[in-house]
Amino acid sequence: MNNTFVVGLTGGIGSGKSAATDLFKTHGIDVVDADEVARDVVLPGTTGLQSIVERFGDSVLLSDGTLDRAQLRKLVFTDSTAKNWLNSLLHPLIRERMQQLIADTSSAYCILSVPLLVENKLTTMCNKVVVVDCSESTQLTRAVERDSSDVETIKNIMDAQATREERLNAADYVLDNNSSLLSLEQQVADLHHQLLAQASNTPSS
Ligand SMILES: CC(C)(COP(=O)(O)OP(=O)(O)OC[C@H]1O[C@@H](n2cnc3c(N)ncnc32)[C@H](O)[C@@H]1O)[C@@H](O)C(=O)NCCC(=O)NCCS
Ligand SMILES: Nc1ncnc2c1ncn2[C@@H]1O[C@H](COP(=O)(O)OP(=O)(O)OP(=O)(O)O)[C@@H](O)[C@H]1O
Repeated sequence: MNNTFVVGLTGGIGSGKSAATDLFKTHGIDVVDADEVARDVVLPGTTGLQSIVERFGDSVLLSDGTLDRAQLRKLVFTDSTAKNWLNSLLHPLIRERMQQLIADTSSAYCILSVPLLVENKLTTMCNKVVVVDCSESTQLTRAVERDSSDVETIKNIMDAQATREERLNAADYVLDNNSSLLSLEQQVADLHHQLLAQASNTPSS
């Protein structure tokens, strides 16, 4: 039986999920990150990578045999059939691996960071849901800068995700990441204490 108190954390591309989870880690909290899991399930030798190569051909591989993620990003976010195919291949694999990793955590609660938490109804895996929120224009600016990506690609990814409103409707707590990283740090410290209290007040099942 798994008694871990799971705090789902989500937000759109570039909203600041990684910035927030890095801060939770400084409080000793274990983090299970769907983006990291998504990388693990397509490492060389996995059935995940094999299926992707069968579908898209060798052009999605780099010369060292690893997945060319930039190439696949371009492919799937300009073709919704390809994106849906990739999602149905990877999401069950990602979900299964996340469940194993949650069971291995040992902190007072764990953070489950998933960009598509609301879209894929993974809120059912969580005791509480935290949304990292900022304006869409800030998301766009930060994501373009971080990924050295073009505006069009990031807009396509944002269009493939839930709206800001849909995510906020699922939130028990909101981290406002419109301003400085210092402000985020203070909000995370405050929320951490609230979540510690919540986790210790929740009876084990
Ligand atoms: C298409 C891929 C190879 C591009 O890789 P890349 O390294 O460029 O991006 P990365 O994985 O770091 O994702 C960056 C961000 O894009 C967004 N994103 C990624 N996949 C998706 C998706 N299928 N739908 C909507 N948004 C997505 C998320 O906000 C994510 O944080 C990769 O994103 C992928 O394998 N996506 C499918 C798996 C998935 O849904 N991952 C999201 C976590 S469940
Ligand atoms: N409050 C902030 N002020 C300035 N820059 C920030 C702030 N929060 C995050 N950033 C920067 O914005 C970029 C996006 O943040 P981050 O990578 O944490 O987003 P994310 O939600 O994890 O994105 P993705 O969905 O793509 O994984 C990063 O370069 C990060 O350093």
